[in-house]
Amino acid sequence: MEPGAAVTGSDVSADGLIAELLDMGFDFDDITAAVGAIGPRRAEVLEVLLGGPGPGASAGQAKRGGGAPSRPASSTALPRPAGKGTKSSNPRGRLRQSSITNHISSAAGSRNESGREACASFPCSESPVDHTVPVGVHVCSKLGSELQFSIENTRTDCSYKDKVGAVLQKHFGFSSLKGFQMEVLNAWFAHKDCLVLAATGSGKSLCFQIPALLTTKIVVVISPLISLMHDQCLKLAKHGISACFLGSGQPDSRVEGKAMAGMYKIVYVCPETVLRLMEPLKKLAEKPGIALFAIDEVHCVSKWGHDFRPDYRKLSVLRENFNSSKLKFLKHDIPLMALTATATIPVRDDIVKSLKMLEDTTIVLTSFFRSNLRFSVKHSKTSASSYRKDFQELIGTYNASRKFKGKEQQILHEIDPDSESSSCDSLNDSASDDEDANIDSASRGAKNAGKLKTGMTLVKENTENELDLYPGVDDFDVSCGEFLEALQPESSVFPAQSSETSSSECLELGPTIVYVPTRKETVELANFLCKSGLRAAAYNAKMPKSHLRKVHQQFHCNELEVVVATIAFGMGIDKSNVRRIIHYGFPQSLEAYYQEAGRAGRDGKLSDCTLYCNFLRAPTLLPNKRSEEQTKAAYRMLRDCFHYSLNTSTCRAKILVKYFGEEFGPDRCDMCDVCINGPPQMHDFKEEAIVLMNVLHGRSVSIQGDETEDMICSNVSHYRSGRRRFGEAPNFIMVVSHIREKLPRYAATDRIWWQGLARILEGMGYIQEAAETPRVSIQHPELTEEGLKFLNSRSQQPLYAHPDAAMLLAMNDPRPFSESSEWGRGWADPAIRRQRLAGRKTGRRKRMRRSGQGQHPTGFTTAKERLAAILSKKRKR
Ligand SMILES: Nc1ncnc2c1ncn2[C@@H]1O[C@H](COP(=O)(O)OP(=O)(O)OP(=O)(O)O)[C@@H](O)[C@H]1O
Ligand SMILES: [Mg+2]
Repeated sequence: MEPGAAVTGSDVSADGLIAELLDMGFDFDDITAAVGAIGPRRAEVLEVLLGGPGPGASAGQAKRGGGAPSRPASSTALPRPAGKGTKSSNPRGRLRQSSITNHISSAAGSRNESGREACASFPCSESPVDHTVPVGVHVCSKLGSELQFSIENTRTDCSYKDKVGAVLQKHFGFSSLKGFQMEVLNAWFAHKDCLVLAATGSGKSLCFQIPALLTTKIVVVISPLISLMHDQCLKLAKHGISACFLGSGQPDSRVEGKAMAGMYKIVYVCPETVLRLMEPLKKLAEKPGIALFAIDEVHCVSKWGHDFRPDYRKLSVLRENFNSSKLKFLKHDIPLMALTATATIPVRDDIVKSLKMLEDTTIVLTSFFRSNLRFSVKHSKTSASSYRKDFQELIGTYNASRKFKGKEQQILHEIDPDSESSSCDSLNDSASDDEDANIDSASRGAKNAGKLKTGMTLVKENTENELDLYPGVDDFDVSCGEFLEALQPESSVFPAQSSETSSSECLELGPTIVYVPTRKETVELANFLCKSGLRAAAYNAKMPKSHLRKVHQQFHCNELEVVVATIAFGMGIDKSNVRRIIHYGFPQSLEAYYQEAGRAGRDGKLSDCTLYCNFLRAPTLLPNKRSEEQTKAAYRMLRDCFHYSLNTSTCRAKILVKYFGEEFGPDRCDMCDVCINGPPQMHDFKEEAIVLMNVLHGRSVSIQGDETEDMICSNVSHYRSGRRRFGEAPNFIMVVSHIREKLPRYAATDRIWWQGLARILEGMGYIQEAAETPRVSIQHPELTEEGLKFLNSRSQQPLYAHPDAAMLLAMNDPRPFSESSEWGRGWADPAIRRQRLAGRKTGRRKRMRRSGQGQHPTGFTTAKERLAAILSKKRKR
């Protein structure tokens, strides 16, 4: 059979058939025995190899009886087809379990040891169960913000339940489906489109994997990353389910033809490939049929989401083309199943609309609350100078565990002479060059990064203050998945926990992921941790693939204690025992934060999610390429993150789940830092609020509330309530300076504190941002109608509120920005500031005069003169 030819199911030559079946992973001896007994009839041979009846059965048994060669440890016995229960296990249909090295080498176009090109596909383990169940189930809810969900599960079809239970037990080893998984399956049985919103790690994949095992039809899964598809295919192979992925990462050109001929139960594709394969998919829909289209990580559809992929939007073609009015052979529209863990209400609406999902789409919404995640936020400069303080505890924990085990600390990454050099190798080099574990400046970090062995590209790109984008679909072969955990469990650096230490209060030892915003920081922090004795590695998109692969592999095998990564270390990480997720610096959105934090504790055990960030500096890092609309959305998302970090009074879990539109039942998690520490004492902010709002309104007041129009600052005198053109609104810095200047009692107050008050008033709806594109912190405040009403009411009521985290910092340390010098402290006083600024100007002029630099090289002294000269030159031209 020619490579690339589609498999049609007709008879083929014996050699071709043997080659094809070998590629599918069947044992050579079993194949030759079956082909010898039956002849080169593909369908029958396949049936025999898959455990069906026929002459091949005896052939296979005979062969085995004759002493089949022993199989590698990674081989997986084929499960028996349903309903064909025999006591002995299937003797013939052994799979060659794909090893990760096969897949990696195949990705690189290399050959495996047997000389055949490794095939990134995963053969089917059983004949599908033909099952068509009449269904009258209605698990429905309205779309959009009035989301409702009927938990009434009316299905009483025992055989259906039994079949699901049998498949679940047989392939996955689980005793029962989770409630939401059952709801999703019910919707699928009812031929309905379904939007599944369930927490990270809750088991969404099973919702589309089970249907593949209940029918003879194929499940097509659309996924955003090849590494994610790859990871899932490996897991399915492990569970004895045939799957493959298609697209640019697929090294074997024949797989696509086989997939379109229905040879794999589950076919993973990226959106681009779906668009290209519309015609073959229509044929597949006719025979053997498509059970459903699952669109995983469906938040990528929405522009309002945190990880927008334009090609996802084009997936509306699925609903437009695969319906019973377009394809006459269909009895029902092929159901769409869209799944995500992070979709706010606007994102959900956008998904349903963009994908043109049906009116009666079922929405299955589970709680986003993860009861085993302990959230906390800590103030930090998040620079190299604070590493020692912030990571002291983490370093102590890992080092203590090793001491306890009597192991010596070791340098971590052995250099593989054959592989591309990696940053970790170099990190170790740096570590041995310099025994001092302290890194206290960015320049030092850059210097260490400069020692990396990996050549200029890596050095330059990894030391830039650049953000990583979410990985593109071509991000192939870096993910290994949990599959590897099973391969090398003995290599774990984490001591086994005794049952006494695994109480809900005690955090077990397990791997940590530290997310940092920039590539440069991945290298710097990993370097620091390595030097402090931890098994740590850096991970960012610009590092060599071989290094990234190694990090994935070591992480999944529990050889690494800490991975310091950008967002590139992302979707598809389904590792059960991650105990800590640390964000060192602000994430780009709360959606991203929750998804990243959700990689902790997937085994249900207590895990920590800690955000270190600078309360005094609003986050500013935005992705490079963005439209105006995206800039606005990016600032809004950063602002939500900033407010989350500054919150001192509401349970963190509550804020997070509320962000996704969920009303949090218990009101508090009793685990996060806010629940544990309790809120700070409330303050009556009325006096300061009136001062601030009066200035915004264009008048100043004394503390008692008497208006003194003569105190009006000329800069803000024109300012009246109501929306106005950007530029007319006063700058917040100006407003605070004005207050400090005019009211001596506020002369030494900090702007950070006033910004906190502005956030409180904004939250109450009394002030708002006047600029078209609101930044993270309010910059051009203006009064709202509500604010004006409050101001005019001259109410005697106090205005109590909890100070936020930045205000508390400013109150506890009255000079958070001005360092410790007297000189710095003096800047808070407007009189001293004016004096100093005046001194600066005259000093500069004097110096220029003395050195004869009074004139610009062009001969003009002022910028205005220079500009006039340039304009006249242009005019002459
Ligand atoms: N019914 C079940 N009983 C027990 N464990 C389950 C069940 N369903 C799924 N799981 C397990 O839950 C884990 C997470 O599953 P999965 O990867 O599907 O999560 P997910 O919801 O897709 O997460 P993410 O949003 O991060 O992609 C897997 O290890 C899976 O084996
Ligand atoms: Mg998933």
